[in-house]
Amino acid sequence: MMHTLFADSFATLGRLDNVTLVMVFHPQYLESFLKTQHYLLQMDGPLPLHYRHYIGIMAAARHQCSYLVNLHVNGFLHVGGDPKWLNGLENAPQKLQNLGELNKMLAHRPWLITKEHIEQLLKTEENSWSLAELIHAVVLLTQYHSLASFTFGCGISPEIDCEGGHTFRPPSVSNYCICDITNGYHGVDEIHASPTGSIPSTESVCEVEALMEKMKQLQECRDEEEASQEEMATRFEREKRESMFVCSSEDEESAPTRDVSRHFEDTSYGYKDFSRHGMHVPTFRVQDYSWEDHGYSLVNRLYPDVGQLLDEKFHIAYNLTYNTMAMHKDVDTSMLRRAIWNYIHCMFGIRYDDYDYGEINQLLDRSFKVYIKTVVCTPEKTTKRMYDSFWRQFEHSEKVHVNLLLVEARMQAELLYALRAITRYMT
Ligand SMILES: CC(C)C[C@H](N)C(=O)O
Repeated sequence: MMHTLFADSFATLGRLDNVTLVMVFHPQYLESFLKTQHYLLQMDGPLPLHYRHYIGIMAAARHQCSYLVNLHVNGFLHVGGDPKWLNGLENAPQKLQNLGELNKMLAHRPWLITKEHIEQLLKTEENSWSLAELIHAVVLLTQYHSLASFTFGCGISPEIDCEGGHTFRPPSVSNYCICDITNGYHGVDEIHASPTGSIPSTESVCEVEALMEKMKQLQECRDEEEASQEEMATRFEREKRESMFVCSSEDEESAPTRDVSRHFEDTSYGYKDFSRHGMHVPTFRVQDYSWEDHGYSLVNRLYPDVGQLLDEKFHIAYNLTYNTMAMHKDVDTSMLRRAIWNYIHCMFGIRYDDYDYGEINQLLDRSFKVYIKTVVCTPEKTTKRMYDSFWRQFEHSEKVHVNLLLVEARMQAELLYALRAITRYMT
């Protein structure tokens, strides 16, 4: 399986990129990921090819993800895109510029997207988007925001032909090779100790066993007491509020400004601003609008097959398990994986009525929450220290597995908000 995956990936991209090399820990997921990516970028679809890469660049630039920006700068030039557009969004056609606002909101505050935003894109006299084009764009934007999370979350380093990668750079792309050190994995900004880094190592030895014990306890008392509806709602609101204040000490430093974003976006608009001011995230109830019942069919109607592909990818990520916990075998980890998924949705204000959010606090400790929140909301701030601080006994592949959950939960959350706004516009 691995062999054909590598071969397919190589045939599509002309290379084996570092994302593929990391994802192959989980071949089943990788296959679905590559299929979706191929469909979105190469197959027949509403948007022209160079637009697709350009939208990928716009999305990745929101998180200053030079790794992905570079990849799609190459892709963009390869399909004949105009190099001038790469000097900044203001050099691209008005139609793409109009997408800038949605890009920002989706990346940082998707709950603010309303049907008026959708209307503005669809109803402008000139340069208007068709519904099908808009869906294509929204899927690309969310896919690349999430992939930026994966890139930083796993500490993926620049490709061999980019700065910070290895030796050579083809002259044709050197002007646009705006790759700098893509993330905090190079040791430079690792000097600042975070409070979570000070847990004595003796504690981490039984970390896994302690976690498994908690899972068992929760499983047992689940059957016993059932909390009231109000109590369940309160637990959700509490977790949502608390998630806003989860941040690492490293958060306080301002991130160095990087070339990539200068070209594309004002960096002032980020998740950070809202969390600082403790802005209220409204609650989005999954019974009212869910991927399965609403989002999926809307996407499929306007951009056939893509709903299907995304649905498959979500399912694989959500259900993937090897029944292991570090060195332990035959463990049912569904409770833990569900807590991770729901925690991410909780940060986006998305609530499942039947879920007891009290479980999250039992299962996810602080350093893990810091990591999750950083990777999902401000991926560019992820550091190796954060990566090392959580789940110390777990395998590297399990941390990549965690990233698959983060990536897909984030993508689905963004999609839910965008698609709900589109549905509201249409009805
Ligand atoms: C993310 C991890 C808790 C996944 C676990 N190793 C499993 O196979 O289910």
